[in-house]
Amino acid sequence: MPEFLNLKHLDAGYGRSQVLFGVNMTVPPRGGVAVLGRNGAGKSTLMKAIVGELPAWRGGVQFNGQDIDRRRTEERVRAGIGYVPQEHSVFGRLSVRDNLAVGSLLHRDRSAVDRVMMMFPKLGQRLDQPAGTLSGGERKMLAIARAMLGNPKLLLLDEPTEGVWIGVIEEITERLIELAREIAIIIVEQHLDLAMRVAEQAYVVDRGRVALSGPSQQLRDDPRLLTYLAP
Ligand SMILES: Nc1ncnc2c1ncn2[C@@H]1O[C@H](COP(=O)(O)OP(=O)(O)OP(=O)(O)O)[C@@H](O)[C@H]1O
Repeated sequence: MPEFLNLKHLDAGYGRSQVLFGVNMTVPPRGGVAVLGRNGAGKSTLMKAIVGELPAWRGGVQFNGQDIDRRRTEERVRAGIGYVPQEHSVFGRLSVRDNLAVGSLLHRDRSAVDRVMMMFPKLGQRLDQPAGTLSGGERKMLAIARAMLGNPKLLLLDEPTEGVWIGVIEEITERLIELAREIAIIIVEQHLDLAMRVAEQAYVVDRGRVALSGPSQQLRDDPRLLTYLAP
């Protein structure tokens, strides 16, 4: 499959502290790509660099045939990149309905609201509930639903099952597997099995560098994998 997102020798960090070192990554137009690595390895930083919350210090970000590394986050979102951050991904005081309305106003696509309701019917039963009172799993569903309202062609998910009850993890995983048949997904995930179900390709990040990459099934059997994931 052709390259859809292409990171070339990407360096990024905070202030003077460099976190990502020469990251190369390619993502096809459909399917899942997992980003694995221990705490603090740089996975969230990588997501922020792709969506433009953090400027690249050096290197390039190409998306859908265009150089986007100098573009602002809003422009990258408009170009088709959806982002579900690890934290603070919904407005706690606003109802589920209003959280979704913010998304649909931004993107002016009402049919997309119906589509995300079909994706997560549980949200439809809680439209008037403040998002801050949802369970961890429901909040994650809402965050994914909001990102989907922009009709992204590439969805970045930073630990979509963190703190979520096992039964709901399964529901979210099923939806992500379905989604990955249509669009590209990059998933940062601590649950290895889940990541491997959603993603055919995986990248293992260690101290800001890509330490291993390849087909998920192959990486799963690689004895080096556990050394990079061990705390
Ligand atoms: N806003 C920030 N300012 C300064 N340093 C930061 C900031 N955010 C993250 N870092 C540092 O960057 C490094 C990588 O953090 P990052 O959040 O990307 O790791 P991660 O792999 O996503 O970890 P986790 O699995 O714990 O979420 C860490 O050393 C972290 O302390």
